[in-house]
Amino acid sequence: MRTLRVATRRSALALTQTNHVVELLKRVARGVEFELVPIRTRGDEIVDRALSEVGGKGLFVADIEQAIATGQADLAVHSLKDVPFELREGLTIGAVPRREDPRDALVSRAGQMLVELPPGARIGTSSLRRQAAIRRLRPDLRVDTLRGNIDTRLRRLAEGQFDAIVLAVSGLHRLGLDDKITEYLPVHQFVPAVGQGALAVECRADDDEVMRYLAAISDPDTTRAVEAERAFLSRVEGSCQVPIGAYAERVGHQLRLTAFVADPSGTQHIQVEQTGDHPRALGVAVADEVLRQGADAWLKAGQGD
Ligand SMILES: NCc1[nH]cc(CCC(=O)O)c1CC(=O)O
Repeated sequence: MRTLRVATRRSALALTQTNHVVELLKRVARGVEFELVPIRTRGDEIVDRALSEVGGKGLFVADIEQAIATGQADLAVHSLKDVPFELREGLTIGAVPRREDPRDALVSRAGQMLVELPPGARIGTSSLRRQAAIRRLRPDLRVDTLRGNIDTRLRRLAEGQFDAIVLAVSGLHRLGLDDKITEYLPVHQFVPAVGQGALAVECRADDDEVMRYLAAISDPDTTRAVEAERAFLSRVEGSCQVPIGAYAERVGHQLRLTAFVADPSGTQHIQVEQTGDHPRALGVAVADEVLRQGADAWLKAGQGD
């Protein structure tokens, strides 16, 4: 009986996500043993600068991909929003399990909602998308850079460096930190990052056994939704320097895609919502509409959250 090796980053979030997927896999791969292979990635080393400045979120993924490609590991679990469009040659996303809550959360020190924060209050986030969403609703607030893992961010809030911070509901939920959340920010105001709340399980494309187990834990609705979101992102080719988000969900038998793009300074934005049957065609149609409305002037190459 085979033992499957699962590459994982060491952060608490990466470990809970990996363990969650291993539990799903144990139900469909009876008798198979799983062994974690902890890996330190370049993305984990950089905590003092915005990822958009240093080469993007792909830094979290590249070193993990190396481990799978060389056979040091057989699979790995990523936050889907960190996974670049182009995977390493020979690797594939074998599973997209059911998505967690895709929304952003406001965590404020004194329990105020976004509308209740006093003018000039300091908000921590390094995501250009979140900065633009804040600016759209509360241009009077001060937004400052905040990076690091979830614990680090919550600590810096508690220490008083910020009045509030914005992070993904899914990360907090996976760490059992839901009680920290002050406000669940609605998706039409904070359009989530492409793939936010979803996981991607990557493996070698020619590993038939692993591919079979992964197919069995994949969620069709989530897979279709992130296909539309990623098709949108790929078509607009948004750069790290441009605020961008897209969120799709099933509505009856169709898919509804909402996309958001702002200019690099986050002062102007375009938001488009369309419904369709085919995920990729929908993503492309929404991208073309966003570009037609003027986003093409803001965009050049990559992505950023
Ligand atoms: N930006 C980093 C990142 N990558 C994945 C998550 C967790 C959210 C998810 O599962 O999509 C986070 C933290 C955050 O955005 O607050």
